[in-house]
Amino acid sequence: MSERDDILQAVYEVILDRKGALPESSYTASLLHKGIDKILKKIGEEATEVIIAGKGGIREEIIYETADLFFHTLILLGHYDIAPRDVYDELRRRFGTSGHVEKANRNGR
Ligand SMILES: N=c1c2ncn([C@@H]3O[C@H](COP(=O)(O)OP(=O)(O)OP(=O)(O)O)[C@@H](O)[C@H]3O)c2ncn1[C@@H]1O[C@H](COP(=O)(O)O)[C@@H](O)[C@H]1O
Repeated sequence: MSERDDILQAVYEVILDRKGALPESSYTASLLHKGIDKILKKIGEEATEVIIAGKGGIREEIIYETADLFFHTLILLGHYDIAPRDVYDELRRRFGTSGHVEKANRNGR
C-alpha cells in the first residue's frame, strides 16, 4: 500500500498542516493550540467511548468511536511529529511474535 492510499497517513498530513493554522480555522488546529493536556484528555474521553461502545456490542458504534480514538491519537502523534509509519514499524517488529514472548522481552518497560 502506498502512503497515498493510507488514510491514517493522509489524515496525519492534514494534522501536520493544521499545526500552522489559526485555532479558530479548524477543530484540529484548535485542539493542537490547546496543547498536550487537552489532547490527552480527549484521548481519554474517546477511549472511554470505545469501551462503552464495546460493551454495547453495536458494530457501527464500535467503528465510529474507534475512528474518533484513532483520529485523536493521530493528533497526539502529530503533536510530537511521530509519523504513523513509526507505529507501523513497531507493529511490524512485533508481528509473528507471541504476545507472551514479546512481553517477556520488554526489558522492564
Ligand atoms: N477525522 C476527523 C475527525 N474525527 C472526529 N473529529 C472531530 O472530533 C470532535 C470530537 O467530538 P467531541 O464531541 O468529543 O468534541 P467536541 O465537543 O467538539 O470538543 P470538546 O469541546 O469536547 O473539546 C468533533 O468535533 C469531530 O468532528 C474529526 N475532525 C477532523 N477529522 C479529520 O481531520 C481533518 C481536518 O479537520 P478540521 O481540523 O476540522 O479541518 C478532516 O478533514 C478529517 O479528515
